[in-house]
Amino acid sequence: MKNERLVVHYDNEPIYDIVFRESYQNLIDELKLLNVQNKKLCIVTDSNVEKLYAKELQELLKEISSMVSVFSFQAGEESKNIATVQRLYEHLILNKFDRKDMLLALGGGVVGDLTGFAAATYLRGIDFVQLPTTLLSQVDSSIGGKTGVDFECYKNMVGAFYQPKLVYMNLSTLNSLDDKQYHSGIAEIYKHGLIKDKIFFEWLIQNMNEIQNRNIDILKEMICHSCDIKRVVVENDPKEKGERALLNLGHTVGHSIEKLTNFSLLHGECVSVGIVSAAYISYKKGYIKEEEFNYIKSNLINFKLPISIKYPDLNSKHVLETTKLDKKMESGHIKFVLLKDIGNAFIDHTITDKELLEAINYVLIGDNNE
Ligand SMILES: NC(=O)c1ccc[n+]([C@@H]2O[C@H](COP(=O)([O-])OP(=O)(O)OC[C@H]3O[C@@H](n4cnc5c(N)ncnc54)[C@H](O)[C@@H]3O)[C@@H](O)[C@H]2O)c1
Ligand SMILES: O=C(O)C(=O)C[C@@H](O)[C@H](O)[C@H](O)COP(=O)(O)O
Ligand SMILES: [Zn+2]
Repeated sequence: MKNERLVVHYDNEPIYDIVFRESYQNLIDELKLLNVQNKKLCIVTDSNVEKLYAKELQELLKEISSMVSVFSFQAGEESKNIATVQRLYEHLILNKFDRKDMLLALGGGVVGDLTGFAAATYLRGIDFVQLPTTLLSQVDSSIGGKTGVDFECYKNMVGAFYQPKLVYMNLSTLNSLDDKQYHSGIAEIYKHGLIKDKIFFEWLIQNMNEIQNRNIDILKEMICHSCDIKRVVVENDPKEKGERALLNLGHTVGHSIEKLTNFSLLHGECVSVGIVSAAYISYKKGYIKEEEFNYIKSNLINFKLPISIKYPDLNSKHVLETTKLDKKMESGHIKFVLLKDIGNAFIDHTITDKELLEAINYVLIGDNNE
């Protein structure tokens, strides 16, 4: 691995480190650098990750704090809501957490987004660190400070930009991750290549077998490179005033599908279908060639990701309407990410309902459409 660490800067100031390791051995030293000794620490995690890693972490943290508690909630996107945040606030109040104390988000993107939001809002802000344990959270959600929860299944409707003090990933946690979750993470990596880095995109395809077999050296290279693509984008535009919206490739349609299927598909799977809809419009509008469109689709399939969806009662008009209730609207126009080329995305404000409907129809299988 070329780097064991990346540093995220805002306004040329280093804000937090992203550390890549294969155990939690160095975590205590990293936390000491943040002066957490004798602060109260709360490990926030979900029911699956708690069983796997919370005990080990809690034992380790006793070296620097005598007050380490665990707050755990039912695993799954269904828990990413304000009710779970409220229970976390209650836990913090009962355990007398003050503004100098710290939360540690141990888990996937659900844990990270929710913990970050609680940290941003509890006592108007306490420190938190990200300890991502899924591929998706390691390459994407732990970086950049987008925190939040869903509201009545509308994705990430309530949230804050709030930066962690540290992102520490123990890559060995991926050993317990199942293939479906692993492939979901690949979708965001694929997205990073598509929007910013054609060479990396080709590298992913060339190394597909090693990636599928989770060859550790390839995995490290892939994770580190993907984090670096996201790092550059969020440094340039921390609060999504411009370029950062490129990270939303595939999310316009993706988020609607996620909501309308009641979270029965994984986030990365919905992003994959959403990428196909965006690539379809890019092709139809003459930006990418048909061969490129097919290449994008066939490699999603090779990475075991869906390129279309069949779901009872899901129709394209409904997906379109839901899309307009997401956060992608600007003065009545949908902000849509398209591809000029593989590795070169741009933000378009001119997509018509007709074009979007056609793209949604393209990815919906079945006879639910009028
Ligand atoms: N903030 C951002 O920038 C950003 C970026 C991308 C996605 N997201 C959000 O992230 C969420 C998706 O994250 P996710 O894919 O990590 O889902 P997740 O957090 O639900 O984790 C997926 C599943 O894997 C389990 N798990 C976690 N780590 C494990 C491990 N090491 N071994 C075995 N099982 C493990 C979890 O318990 C869960 O059941 C969505 O809510 C999405 O909106 C946020
Ligand atoms: O970090 C970002 O910016 C992203 O858009 C990354 C996405 O992969 C992620 O799913 C994000 O949560 C979507 O943000 P939203 O603002 O569209 O909800
Ligand atoms: Zn995403």
